[in-house]
Amino acid sequence: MLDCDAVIFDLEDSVAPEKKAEARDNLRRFFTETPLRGREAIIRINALGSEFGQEDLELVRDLLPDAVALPKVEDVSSITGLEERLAAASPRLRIWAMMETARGISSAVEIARSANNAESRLDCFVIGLNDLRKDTGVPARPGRTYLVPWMMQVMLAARAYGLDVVDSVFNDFRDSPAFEAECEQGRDMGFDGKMLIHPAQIEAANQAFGPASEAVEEAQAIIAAFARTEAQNLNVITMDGRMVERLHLVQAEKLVAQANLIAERRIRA
Ligand SMILES: CC(C)(COP(=O)(O)OP(=O)(O)OC[C@H]1O[C@@H](n2cnc3c(N)ncnc32)[C@H](O)[C@@H]1OP(=O)(O)O)[C@@H](O)C(=O)NCCC(=O)NCCSC(=O)C[C@H](O)C(=O)O
Ligand SMILES: [Mg+2]
Repeated sequence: MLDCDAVIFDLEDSVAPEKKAEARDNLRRFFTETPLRGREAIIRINALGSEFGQEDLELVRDLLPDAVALPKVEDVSSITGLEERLAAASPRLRIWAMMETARGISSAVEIARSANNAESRLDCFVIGLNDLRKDTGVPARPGRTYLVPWMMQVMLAARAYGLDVVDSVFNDFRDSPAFEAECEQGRDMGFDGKMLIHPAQIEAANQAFGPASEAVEEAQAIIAAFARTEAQNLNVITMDGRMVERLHLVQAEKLVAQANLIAERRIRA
């Protein structure tokens, strides 16, 4: 099985209109026959207002993936509208919002804030640069110079309200050096991961976004240092000549938890 953390099953833009019904049938069969072994399953549906939205939603209600990805989210009402239609579904079913239009990105803070509501299913933002470039006319260029400010706007909104945030796909899947550079950039911008379109992209993405073994070792050392009796009532300690605060302990615990999750998934292959 592919070494990825999640699998997004697309019913939207990668499926031609005349193939939508067949795609739903394939998905129904896949969900009954194929265990994903620790990978999250996400179904990307068509817009609820489109001619395909209702049937996609029925499929989601039947298959109960980990999350439903809603494309081209532009305002809070599209999230709350989806939540209303999922009211009877298990609360474990989450929503991933694709942020990929000028209006959506302009409203990122408001949309993210809706996750504050205890009933909210919103969990994650995913950037969609293909649609954003189409919507704004900003061309694809190495470095994504003029797109970065909008991406950071989405990043900050996500972090302000505790959402995960995933970087956009990279289309030129044979250009490994450019893909690696974009993964590094996405990681340095604070993204949690990257949406991929081809198996050839998995390893480089894991390399960039997965916890490096040295970082995990350092995190474990921080956890061990704060666990010592003499550190129990300290907010700041010294480690190898460096100041380490309790906020670093929180980061270290998160990193180790992430590494454990990936290791468990790999054991299940
Ligand atoms: C990008 C592709 C069109 C390339 O197709 P192709 O050249 O035919 O791929 P390969 O023949 O090299 O495939 C090699 C093997 O890998 C498997 N494969 C290919 N893609 C995937 C995939 N996404 N997930 C799992 N496995 C995949 C093939 O079956 C081959 O396997 P095998 O036969 O065993 O060798 C094509 O890869 C593709 O269609 N990718 C998915 C595109 C997609 O997901 N689009 C939707 C997301 S894009 C998006 O969200 C944009 C966003 O909305 C935005 O606005 O930016
Ligand atoms: Mg898109």
